[in-house]
Amino acid sequence: APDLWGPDQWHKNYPIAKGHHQSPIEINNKEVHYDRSLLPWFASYDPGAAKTILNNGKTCRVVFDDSFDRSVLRGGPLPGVYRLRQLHFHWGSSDDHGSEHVVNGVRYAGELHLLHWNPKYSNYLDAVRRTDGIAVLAIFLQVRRTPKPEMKRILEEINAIKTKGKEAPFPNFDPSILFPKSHDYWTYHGSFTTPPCEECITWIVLREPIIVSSDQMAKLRSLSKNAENEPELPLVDNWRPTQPRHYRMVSASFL
Ligand SMILES: COc1ccc(C[C@H]2SC(=S)NC2=O)c(OC)c1
Ligand SMILES: [Zn+2]
Repeated sequence: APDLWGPDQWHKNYPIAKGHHQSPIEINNKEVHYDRSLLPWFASYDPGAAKTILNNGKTCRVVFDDSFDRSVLRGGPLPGVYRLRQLHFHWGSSDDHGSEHVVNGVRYAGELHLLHWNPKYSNYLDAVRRTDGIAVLAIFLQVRRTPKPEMKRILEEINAIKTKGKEAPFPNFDPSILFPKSHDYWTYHGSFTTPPCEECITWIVLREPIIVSSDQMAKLRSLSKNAENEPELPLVDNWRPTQPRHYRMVSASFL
């Protein structure tokens, strides 16, 4: 049956969905340009900024206090500091797919997005209307038998936010504990991967995935997109297919 609200229909309400700077994209080694002028990126996150974890029917999201430069991302391709506002995940209906970006044809089981906004703009909603308004640090989730213990904290909360609209306190959490060893990254200019698909994002996609277990991915898939008193609809496959790269350069911070 035609999905009336699927990614191919978004352009009807959000014409920019057919723009030339859309995300996600395929990242292929042959088309990537090594840029030795790219700086390392740094995250300085305050664990006290973490507030709540929420199921919004589309993903599992952790929100942070972004009322001042409390948890920031800087360096890399960024002109200044960007404030951490929230993190969320994308995943599939099985371990062989679920990421939004695809690297040399490889789909990962999932993708973590840490979303930051440029405080040179008065607020987040102003920033989403600017090409340099948002920075997203994207980290792939790869399934192996030896999962990273740091993912446990988030996944333990899943039982408390099973259905759409459920929210639970999520204090004292520093997302940088999830980061892989290597800070190598690709960067390009793109968009939100869901409506309104604004082309406001400087993407920083890490080359090294974080390791999760199949059970941990199953935990994410145990979330429901329906509200508590509605028929159960599993929250899976909340990823957008890759979009045309057009004339965009994807730069690499590594050779
Ligand atoms: C206009 O405000 C928006 C729009 C869409 C999303 C979610 C998208 S954007 C992304 S990157 N990955 C996603 O799933 C927002 O998330 C903060 C905020
Ligand atoms: Zn996302």
